[in-house]
Amino acid sequence: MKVAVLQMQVTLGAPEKNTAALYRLAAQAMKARPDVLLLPELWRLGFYPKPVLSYADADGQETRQALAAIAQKYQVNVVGGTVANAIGDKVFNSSYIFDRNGHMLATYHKTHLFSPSREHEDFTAGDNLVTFTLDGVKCGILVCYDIRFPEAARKLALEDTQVLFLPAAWPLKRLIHWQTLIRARAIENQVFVVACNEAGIDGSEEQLAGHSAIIDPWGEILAEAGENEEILQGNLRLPIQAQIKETMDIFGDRRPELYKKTPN
Ligand SMILES: NC(=O)CCC(=O)C(=O)O
Repeated sequence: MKVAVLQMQVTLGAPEKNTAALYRLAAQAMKARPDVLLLPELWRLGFYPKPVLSYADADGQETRQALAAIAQKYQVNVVGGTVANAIGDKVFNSSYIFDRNGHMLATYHKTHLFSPSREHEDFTAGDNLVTFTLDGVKCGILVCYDIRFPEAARKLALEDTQVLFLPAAWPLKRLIHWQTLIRARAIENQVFVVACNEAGIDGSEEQLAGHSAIIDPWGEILAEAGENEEILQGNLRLPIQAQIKETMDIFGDRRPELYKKTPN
């Protein structure tokens, strides 16, 4: 599975400009004929203009149209980052996933909202983790802050996912956390992690970290971006996952009975 990670420099509150940038980057990325395009978190708006409800895409309609058009035009699977998605008076931080024919396969609403930035006051959290299948490969998705919750990644791994996609808008000041957590989640769950961050300064005065990365289930970094806008390409050699699981049977050696709440 060849993946292309679109590490975009996003402009805060400028959906037309950001959508034009997406089309430009997708066209450029497709020259390497990837099987999957991955976009960052809130690529249409940045993280995020307020009041977010007035900027949000109603039912994600415009976003879904753009993503479906790209999937169809290039016959490529699209893991569409996330969008501020207005459903009634609620806003979800939602990811849409499309297959090569432009059919929507799944929707994921970010489940852990970033309380240090008060994201939970402006967005509504999703209540479900989601898996989907791209070209016969079972995949999972988490969004940015979700990666700090190992239980979420573990649940997806226990459902036999091979690839964990992670759109993000992660700041440079916590780069060390980003690099450590995405690598740890790959190693402990023996999955490929494909992580797409934003780059540059999006207008909210926050310097994004970039450093999108593609990591294999042994923790090897197959590709890592710098701090600026960039397209990162990588080839996931999926059969190595089974070899690694055979070498070190983490899932066979688990002791789930120990991980429950201890009775008083
Ligand atoms: N967009 C986010 O969820 C930010 C997460 C973050 O910065 C972190 O340190 O976690």
